[in-house]
Amino acid sequence: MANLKRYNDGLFKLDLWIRRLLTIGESGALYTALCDGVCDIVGAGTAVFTTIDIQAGTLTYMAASGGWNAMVKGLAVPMKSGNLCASVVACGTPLRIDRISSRADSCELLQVMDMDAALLVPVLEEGRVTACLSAFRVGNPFDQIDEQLLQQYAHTAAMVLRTVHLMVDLRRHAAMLEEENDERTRAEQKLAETNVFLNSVVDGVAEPMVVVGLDRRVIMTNRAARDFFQIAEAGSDEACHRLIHHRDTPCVRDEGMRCPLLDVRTAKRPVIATQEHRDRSGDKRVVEVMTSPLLGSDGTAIGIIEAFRDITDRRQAEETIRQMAYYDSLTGLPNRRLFNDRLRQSLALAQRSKRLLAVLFLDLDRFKLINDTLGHAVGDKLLMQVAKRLKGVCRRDGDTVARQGGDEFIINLSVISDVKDALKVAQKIIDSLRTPFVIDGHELFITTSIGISVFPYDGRTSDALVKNADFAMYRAKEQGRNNCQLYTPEMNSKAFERLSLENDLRKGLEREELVLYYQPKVNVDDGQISCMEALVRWQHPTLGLVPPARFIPLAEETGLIVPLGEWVLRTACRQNREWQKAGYPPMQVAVNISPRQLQQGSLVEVVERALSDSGLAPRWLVLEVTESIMMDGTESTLATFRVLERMGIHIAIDDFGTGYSSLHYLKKFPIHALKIDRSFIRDITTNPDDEAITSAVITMSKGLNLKVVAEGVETVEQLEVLRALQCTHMQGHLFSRPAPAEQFAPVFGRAAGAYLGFGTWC
Ligand SMILES: Nc1nc2c(ncn2[C@@H]2O[C@H](COP(=O)(O)O[C@H]3[C@@H](O)[C@H](n4cnc5c(=O)[nH]c(N)nc54)O[C@@H]3COP(=O)(O)O)[C@@H](O)[C@H]2O)c(=O)[nH]1
Repeated sequence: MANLKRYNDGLFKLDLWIRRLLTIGESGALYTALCDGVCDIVGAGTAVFTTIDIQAGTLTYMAASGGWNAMVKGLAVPMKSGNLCASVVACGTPLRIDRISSRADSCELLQVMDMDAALLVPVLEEGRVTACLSAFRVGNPFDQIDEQLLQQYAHTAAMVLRTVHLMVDLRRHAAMLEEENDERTRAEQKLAETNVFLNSVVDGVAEPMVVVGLDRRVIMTNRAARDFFQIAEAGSDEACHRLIHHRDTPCVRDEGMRCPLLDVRTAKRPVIATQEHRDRSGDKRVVEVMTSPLLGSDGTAIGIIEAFRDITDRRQAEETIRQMAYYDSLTGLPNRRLFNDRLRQSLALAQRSKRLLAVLFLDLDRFKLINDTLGHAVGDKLLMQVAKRLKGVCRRDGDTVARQGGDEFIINLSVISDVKDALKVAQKIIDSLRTPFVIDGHELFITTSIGISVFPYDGRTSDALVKNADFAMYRAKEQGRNNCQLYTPEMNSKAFERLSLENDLRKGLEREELVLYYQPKVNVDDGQISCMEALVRWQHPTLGLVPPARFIPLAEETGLIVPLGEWVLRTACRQNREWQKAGYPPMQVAVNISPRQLQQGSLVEVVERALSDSGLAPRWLVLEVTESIMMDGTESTLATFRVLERMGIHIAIDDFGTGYSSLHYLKKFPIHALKIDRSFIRDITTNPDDEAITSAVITMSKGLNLKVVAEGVETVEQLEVLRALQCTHMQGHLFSRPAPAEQFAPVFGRAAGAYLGFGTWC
């Protein structure tokens, strides 16, 4: 009965301990409680829980009850044969020892514990011994009931341990999962932030950007791209040919719209292409696409990045510039530059293929009359219509109809079989102009004179062919206009050159090809520029800068000197006024007047107009005339001079000494200054006669109260001789060569009234 009661009590305690164990969630505390339970259930003095690692051959003391715990916990010992636990492991059954001291296999620990009896039961997991529960006490040995109770406890505790271990594992797992989850959430958050950042960067790019995968799907677009291509979402996953190019099939290489994907895959580097797209309003836009490979982390291409730039405006600007550079703005025809380019190409071709080529030079007859009477607007419209008719006649591929300028057209018939072909075309042109033009209600009749040169007979270069066609055109004019002439070598004579120069000068005046150079007259006493002489130059389109000696005599002969002289007067007065307005020290401007201008009878009005239009006071203008004007001059010349003098204008005699040098005229005419001709100055240092004449002129001028200017002073020695002769005003290369107006501005600014050195003016 007593045993039964002990057994029941033991079971009751066992139940309590198991419940308690179940509340402990941590292994260390669990093992200690497990040992404490052993002591309580079987009335042991101490208990030890040992785990067994069969493979490593070790025993580890996991816990002990009471004060022993601190000593044994964590102690690992080799599982020697004969060790008590080892015996339990070996047989898998409980081991009861009544007198520990009698056992040879009791370990040091048991000896230290100084216990008498021991009871060891295996703890089984899935039939294997994984641990050992040992109870020890002093005195009474353990009996069968103790063994049963401890076995029961070990069995139940094993389940508790498994459960607790599971729970611990689960908790650890859960904690790990939670940690992983947190980490993932953090990574996702970071990714999302990075994405937002990248998207805002990419969206901030003003130019459209599209990322396309190798399968042609659009992976990403920026805001500009969505806006430009009217795409709803950032990464729509739609094929790029649909989304970007609005077509059902992929773009292929041989079409105008090359596929950048293919290009980049082939080239394996960025590729630039030009495409055409339509914008929101349906307008065609020219777009430059820079496509770069998109590489994966392993460096292989996974797609492409396309950056689009709308270059429509740039293209338009380029086209406008091209148009302006190569086309005539009025008629839309190629201009001279483009014509020359094309002619050179045609010539190369004609040379290679040994064929003939013709250049037709056309000048409209009496076009100026229409312009002058009906106005430029009508003249312009007429030129446009003439251009249209010319194009209608010369329709062959390779032929070029160009506007040379003014009322001149030039045609390149790139391939002809016979000279007669060129004559036929010229005749067709003449015929095409027969029908009158109706412009702004006016019925206009116009004819043309055509000159023809043929390669290789009349020239082998474009310049020669154009020049000779031009000569032939003059012959056509001479022949009564409205006809065509083939070039002949005789045309290239002086007479023709003169004729063509005259025509060129006439056009040059209209086209504003004339320019004014200025040469200072210096007062060597105070170093000031007292006057700037205006000297005309002609910027000829092919001959370059033509000096006046080559065209002034011609201009005088033909009467062109009248409009030319007026232009010089007006320009020189305006320039002097501009210098004055700019604050430079005031000085006179001298203009050469030719006899023809005086004979014209309108010089006074022309001068008045030039002065009033420019705002220049008359005293700042000097008119230089040659002695011959006074010799040949009539009373009307004298009257003109008097009026000019009364207006306050100064008159100087140019090239003095080369004519009669008559004192009588000097007294009669209202003259202010004499310019000693440079032929006397040239040898003044070596030729006593020149020095004597110069000296006489200077003395005479002073007697007549005239200012005297020495021309053509080139050396310091000449200057010194002239200075010794009391000549104070000089002009010549020593001070400055004639130069454009703008070159003097810095000199005026610097000198500001004080002339310091020679030859440093420009
Ligand atoms: N009716 C008009 N005649 C004009 C006009 N412009 C110029 N001309 C006359 O043409 C002739 C040649 O002029 P240009 O070639 O300009 O020569 C001038 C000077 O360059 C030259 N000169 C000046 N200093 C020197 C020098 O030290 N040495 C040197 N060898 N030559 C020099 O002299 C010319 C100026 O001459 P001038 O008029 O006699 O002062 C010439 O006769 C011009 O008059 C125009 O608009 N209308």
